[in-house]
Amino acid sequence: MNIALFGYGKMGKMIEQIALKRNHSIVAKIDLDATDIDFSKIDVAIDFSMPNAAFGNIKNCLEHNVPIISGTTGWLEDYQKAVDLCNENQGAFIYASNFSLGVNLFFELNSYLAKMIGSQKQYRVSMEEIHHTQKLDAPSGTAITLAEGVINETDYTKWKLDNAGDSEIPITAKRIADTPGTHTVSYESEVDSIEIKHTAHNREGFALGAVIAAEWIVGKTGVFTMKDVLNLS
Ligand SMILES: NC(=O)C1=CN([C@@H]2O[C@H](COP(=O)(O)OP(=O)(O)OC[C@H]3O[C@@H](n4cnc5c(N)ncnc54)[C@H](OP(=O)(O)O)[C@@H]3O)[C@@H](O)[C@H]2O)C=CC1
Ligand SMILES: O=C(O)C1=N[C@H](C(=O)O)C[C@H](O)C1
Repeated sequence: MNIALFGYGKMGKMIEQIALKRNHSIVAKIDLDATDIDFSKIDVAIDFSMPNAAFGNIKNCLEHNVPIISGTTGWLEDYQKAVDLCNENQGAFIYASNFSLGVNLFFELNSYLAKMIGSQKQYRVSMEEIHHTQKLDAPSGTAITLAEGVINETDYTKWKLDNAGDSEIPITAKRIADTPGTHTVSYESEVDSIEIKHTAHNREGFALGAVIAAEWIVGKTGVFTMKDVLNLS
């Protein structure tokens, strides 16, 4: 497969290594708002760029009939526009806040736990995410997906960074050098605590998931999620 990388930073470089090992070719590495891209050579694009660049990259690919996988976080105010563009152009698009298999299993576990605890009002939920110091957005996209998972199963209505009201899920974002991504969901009652935690040891899981999603989407039409790719529930 001929892959174009939108964003050639920490993730773009890791995706390149994994894609080459899986016998794909990298036909473009795009780090800025490029205007001279030859879309005719690209089978699929993978965007791990920046919050202010992701939507433009997705739009550009969809308008040139190139399927696009985006892992960039912090741009979701434009997500619905991307969905509409994909449908108008009969294109193919996946956004995931986290492409690793482990985190996608963790999302399922989080929803299951929230569903069980939903009726047990003695527990208060909170979340913590820890990432490296270069991260631009907070809370992480993964923490937002986890919070949405809890909101879907309980009476919580919103998430909030730090201090939250009664119906809000408090998320603490910490930045510590060289931390690829750690997420903890905690439930506290007067008598006990329940915690689930996912720790990424490096970026390989994210990158492999993105390449698997790219392999999966070629030839398909529509807006998909990692649940579709991994055949989860
Ligand atoms: N969904 C997931 O599984 C994961 C998501 N992420 C997310 O992916 C994104 C990238 O992460 P990471 O690789 O660590 O970040 P980096 O900062 O290392 O890389 C981002 C790259 O994007 C480039 N860039 C800037 N503007 C544009 C543009 N208009 N078009 C294309 N590229 C551009 C930057 O170039 P320059 O430096 O020259 O500005 C840089 O090389 C983040 O939003 C992060 O949260 C990260 C890991 C996993
Ligand atoms: O910026 C990162 O590094 C990561 N970003 C994603 C997020 O915001 O959830 C995924 C992963 O945790 C690494």
